[in-house]
Amino acid sequence: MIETLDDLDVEGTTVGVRVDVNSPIADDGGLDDDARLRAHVDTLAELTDRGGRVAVLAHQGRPGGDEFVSLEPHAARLAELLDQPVEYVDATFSETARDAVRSLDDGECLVLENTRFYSEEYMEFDPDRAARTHLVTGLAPVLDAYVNDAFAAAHRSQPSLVGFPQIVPGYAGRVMEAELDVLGSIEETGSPRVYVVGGAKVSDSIDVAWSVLEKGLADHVLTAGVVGNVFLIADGVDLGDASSDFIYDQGYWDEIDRAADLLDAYGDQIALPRDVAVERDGDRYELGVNALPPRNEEAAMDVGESTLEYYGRILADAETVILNGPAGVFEEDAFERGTRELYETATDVPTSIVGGGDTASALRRLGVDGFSHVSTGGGAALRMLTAEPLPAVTALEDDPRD
Ligand SMILES: Nc1ncnc2c1ncn2[C@@H]1O[C@H](COP(=O)(O)OP(=O)(O)OP(=O)(O)O)[C@@H](O)[C@H]1O
Ligand SMILES: O=C(O)[C@H](O)COP(=O)(O)O
Repeated sequence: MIETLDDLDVEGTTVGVRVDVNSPIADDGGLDDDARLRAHVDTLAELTDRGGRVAVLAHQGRPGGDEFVSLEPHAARLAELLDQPVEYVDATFSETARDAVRSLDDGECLVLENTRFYSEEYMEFDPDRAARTHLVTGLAPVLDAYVNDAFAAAHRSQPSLVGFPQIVPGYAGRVMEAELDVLGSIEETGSPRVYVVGGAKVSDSIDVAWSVLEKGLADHVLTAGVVGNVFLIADGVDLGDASSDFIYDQGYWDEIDRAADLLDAYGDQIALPRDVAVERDGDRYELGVNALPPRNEEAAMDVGESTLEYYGRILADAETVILNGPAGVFEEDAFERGTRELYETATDVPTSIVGGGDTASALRRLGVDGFSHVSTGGGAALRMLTAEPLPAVTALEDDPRD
């Protein structure tokens, strides 16, 4: 049983709050999107309003990547969103960090430095071992409680996510609570239940499709995006050189065999695109699957109108739809239609759940809204949607003090 903020006596308590504010970073080093910060405002404001002393912990980017930057801009934006000063501390678990945390007054909030600036934080440990890392042993002595609100990172068993609850009383924050509430009860949503797998993370999508079909969670799986293209090739369709080369270059060639195996096992429940859109003479041009392959240089960039009608008919009978990944290259005007229309149709299904941070920001850009739930998580949401446990959630459940 996970304890929540309802179970925490907050006033005067020093709380380490793990959030996921991992955000796109603009060329000038600032934040390009603050959606993930906004998501955590309720949790942080509740803790400060109730007199907590709040030390925020978070990661940003991956070591070596362009977005592996300091949390200074995040602290500045949080100050605006919370409408109170939020100090940025250039340390995470050293004496400097401990001093800053000790000096907090009731209702004050600070942001510690990017947890992944420390090498152990980018490793996966079991909770017991994670509790013995420098980050956790360094910071835990100044914390009275640990709140995990970082649902979007809950599929990682990294120290700041699984180590603290071993030695400091652990609680779920409001984002974590809401996500677990919706995504943890997928089996209880109405059927027919339809999963839409699009986008470009082909192996992850095939894993999800296998899992939900095997467990009987999905009545139908609709494929789109690069995932749909891989399934078309697996079904014997000649998509032409451009799409085939793209799939090969992305390292997804082996996935074609896995897609074929999945079609052998569950072909009746898997829907494939009936047409694709390519670029011809500078415009969008749709080709039925029977008219393929396209010309040499033409790649399948979106699903076409007959696919949208076909998928629309399946969605019209659905009680629940779970979607991840765009239907096409939505970044280009000519190829945003599939994503816009498919996701718009999905908002009419009684329960509509979108998993995936990037997908969610694409939808915001396209102006599509009205879903029952838009998850803050990408990989974490996908893992939950297959009814698999998340290490950071398990760490909160298995409180060693019980
Ligand atoms: N037919 C296609 N050909 C090439 N790229 C495609 C096609 N369809 C979609 N894409 C690309 O897929 C990318 C997004 O795929 P991805 O699987 O990463 O989705 P996502 O929304 O980022 O997922 P998540 O939020 O789970 O990280 C987009 O940049 C889009 O241009
Ligand atoms: O953006 C995400 O999916 C989470 O913040 C986790 O980030 P990671 O994939 O780098 O662990």
